[in-house]
Amino acid sequence: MTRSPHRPVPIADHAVLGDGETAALVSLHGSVDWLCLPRFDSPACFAALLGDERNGRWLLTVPDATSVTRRYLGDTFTLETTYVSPSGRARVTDLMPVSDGASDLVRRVEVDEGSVTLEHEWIVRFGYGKVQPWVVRVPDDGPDARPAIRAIAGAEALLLRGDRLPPADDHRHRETFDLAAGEVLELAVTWTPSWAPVPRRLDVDERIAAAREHWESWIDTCDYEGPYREALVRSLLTLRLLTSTTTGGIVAAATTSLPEDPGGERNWDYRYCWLRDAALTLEALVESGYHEEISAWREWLLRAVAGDPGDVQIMYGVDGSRELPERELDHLPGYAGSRPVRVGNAAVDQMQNDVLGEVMCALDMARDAGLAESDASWSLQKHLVAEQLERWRRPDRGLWEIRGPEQHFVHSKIMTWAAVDRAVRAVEVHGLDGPVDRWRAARDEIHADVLAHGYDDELGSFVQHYGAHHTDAALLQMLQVGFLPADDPRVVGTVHRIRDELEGDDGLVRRYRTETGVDGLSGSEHPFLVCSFWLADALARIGDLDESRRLLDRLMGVSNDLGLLAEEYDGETDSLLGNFPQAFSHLGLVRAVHSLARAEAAAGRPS
Ligand SMILES: OC[C@H]1O[C@H](O[C@H]2O[C@H](CO)[C@@H](O)[C@H](O)[C@H]2O)[C@H](O)[C@@H](O)[C@@H]1O
Repeated sequence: MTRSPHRPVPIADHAVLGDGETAALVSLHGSVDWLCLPRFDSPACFAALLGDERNGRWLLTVPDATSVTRRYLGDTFTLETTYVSPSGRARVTDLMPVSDGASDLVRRVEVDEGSVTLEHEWIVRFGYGKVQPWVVRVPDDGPDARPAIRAIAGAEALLLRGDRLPPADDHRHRETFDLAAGEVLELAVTWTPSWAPVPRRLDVDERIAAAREHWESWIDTCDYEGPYREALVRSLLTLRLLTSTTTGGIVAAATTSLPEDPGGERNWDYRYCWLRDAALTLEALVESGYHEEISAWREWLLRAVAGDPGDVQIMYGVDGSRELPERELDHLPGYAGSRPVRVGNAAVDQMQNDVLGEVMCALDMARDAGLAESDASWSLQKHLVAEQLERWRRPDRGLWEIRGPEQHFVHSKIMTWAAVDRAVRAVEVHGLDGPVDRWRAARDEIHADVLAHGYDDELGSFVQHYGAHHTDAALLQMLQVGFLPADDPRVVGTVHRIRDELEGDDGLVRRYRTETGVDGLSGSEHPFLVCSFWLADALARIGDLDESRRLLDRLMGVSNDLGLLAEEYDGETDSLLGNFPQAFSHLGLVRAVHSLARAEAAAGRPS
């Protein structure tokens, strides 16, 4: 099926809902355009985001609205959208109830003034928008025995219940009708395996109250008081939303194939657990007062990487599964025509030598926060360090997962240094056992190697890879891991060089210069938000507090009206790009806010 790309809804116009196992994207005009059930990495049953309504969506809107505003109710993911039309005003409340083993999405319309015209359309297409299900009216349970609509295909079924159900119309269900002040319409969909019995009905009020209790009691643990608190809280909530309650796995984002370069090929599937992204997420959580999360993730990690340390992957499925073969979905035209649409991720087989550094730093932070090592967890870390010492001299694909030839990435070597440094620290500070003399010697050797081959005197900066004459924003992480003191001229020079080389007119930072061809991909990309947050973090650490604050102020203006961030931002069109919402961007925000607050407090500046 070849289709010309339609004008897509801006990525930033979407809100996210979540139940602790998966997430839905709802557009400003009330269309559920993306929903994978029952897990983040399951196939989507509404995939209009990467195509159009023919790929499935659930629309509930006021078509003649003259104004649409929305907010989350308090610190939750319960979305309230208010529509004002010439004839009245209505509120739509959307939420995914906290998972109790089932997967539901609930919508309620309340008319506050006059009457409104509502458009309701339910188009289910299983298998990422491809499979048209068999749709039938079935008798529901309960005393009033109202009917429900059941869409069924292969292994999956979706049930729509409600006060009023739309009639079938050309392989969709839709109707337009009026609702008057005081009237309420409640709708719910529930996913089940197709062989399972018809699921229980939901009490919508109870579910809204339970969601509020769930999210607000979780955010109560946040102990940060200071500048940018509201943005930090929404970022923490988003990181929690991207974490599976059942498995402890943390996904990099809720979507696949939202483009970094609209119309281009840089479209990837992020609905998996990268050890790197997850470890950095945990650091952000621990820094904000969350300690239990790291214990659940450590258990996930132990299960996922169990086996031969040589077989450790850089990413896994939500449940720790290893097979994530990358394939292209030819039936989807892609967001704004950005093809291919990919599911699975070939980066799973790459060697990326930075990953253990991120994992060891997060586990080190957890130990400092009081999480005791079990025999299994420390023994695993020792084996992983031993494996890393076998491979650190080899070139790799680096944290940006390049698809061009492997390189000796300086960031990967620095993170290897950090991995060994944290192992030494575990012995010296926490009294754990290990070959500490060997580790100390290896740590010194890696440090010397990086200084000898990774620093360019002429540039006054560390470089992207051995032999390169350009830099890379990933190097900013050297301040977070303490590779050199923050006031070392080589560090300060690198921060300034990255700013000069990678900052655009929009004041935000790219990962690296794509024109070097290092990534082996065509096209270009836009500022990468985590890199911009890393620069704000680094500026705070080297004492440029005003510049750090200016950059953070700028970055706060980039999030959407609900405080959500995608992976990248295009200043020319003022649009968020890439997968959404993305953990990397949100964890970058949390860490940068903490860094600046710490630096300002140390400098005796009032917040
Ligand atoms: O840019 C090419 C690569 O882009 C993706 O990787 C990026 O996202 C990952 C998840 O957030 C992150 O860990 C990585 O550092 C980023 O570069 C994509 O997943 C890769 O397959 C692709 O090669």
